[in-house]
Amino acid sequence: MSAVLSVRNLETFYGAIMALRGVSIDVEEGEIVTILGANGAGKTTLMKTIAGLMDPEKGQITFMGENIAGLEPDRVVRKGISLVPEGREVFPYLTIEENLRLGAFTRRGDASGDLDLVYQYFPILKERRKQAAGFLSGGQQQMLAIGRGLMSDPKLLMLDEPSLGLSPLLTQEIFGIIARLNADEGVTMLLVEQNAHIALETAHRGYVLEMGRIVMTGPCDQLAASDDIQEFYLGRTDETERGQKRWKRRKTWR
Ligand SMILES: Nc1ncnc2c1ncn2[C@@H]1O[C@H](COP(=O)(O)OP(=O)(O)OP(=O)(O)O)[C@@H](O)[C@H]1O
Repeated sequence: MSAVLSVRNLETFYGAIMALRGVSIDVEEGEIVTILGANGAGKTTLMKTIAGLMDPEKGQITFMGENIAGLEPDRVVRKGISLVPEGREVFPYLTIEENLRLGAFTRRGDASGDLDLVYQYFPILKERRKQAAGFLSGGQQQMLAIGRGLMSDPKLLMLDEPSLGLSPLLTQEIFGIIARLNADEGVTMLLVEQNAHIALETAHRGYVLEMGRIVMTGPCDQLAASDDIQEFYLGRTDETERGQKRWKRRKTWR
């Protein structure tokens, strides 16, 4: 395996607010890597910085051996990184197929092979391809957003909170498709997800981001077995004097 993406000491600011405080992560070819973290930890900022939507103040982003830090977003897409943003933004007045074709704007040749692949994984999109995207349910819009992300034939697909606002059943369905895209098509993914249960089940490795810093990393089975992860992210509630334990453990977290 080789590192497709290598982020080193990344610092990103919103004005005076330092959202990323020296973040380093790697994504190897064929992996699903997840970033866990509470609200405001900096997960979206990390993805936006990698995608070129925000400029880092410091640090390197190496993708397929090339430094891409600070490149314009369309250049980043052309290099092979596709971001499926939080909130599944689709163009409601365009048809499903038009939405999908927009995802292929960076492709030179014919994108029909990619369209077939998307329809193979999301048959409901094929069935409804002539309808306006605004009529799709929330789960179907998320499928469309992922499908559009695949249309540029990315070497790295970044997914920001795919389960947001979806029922547990739909979340299971979408994560099942994410896992199959990885296992069968070899799509490498960076996954930000608040639902730590499903993220740790689906991904191979993970990082825990807290207040702009990586505080923990490892294979997902190890992370899932850790007391800290169980308590903070998997909602284990069998602790007595929880508040105090939490505070003590925090002191030894790093
Ligand atoms: N537009 C903005 N202007 C100022 N500060 C911002 C802005 N967006 C995010 N921040 C701050 O940057 C930090 C990281 O935010 P970010 O959205 O990356 O976190 P997150 O981990 O993705 O959280 P969430 O799960 O809520 O999306 C937070 O402290 C947040 O308040």
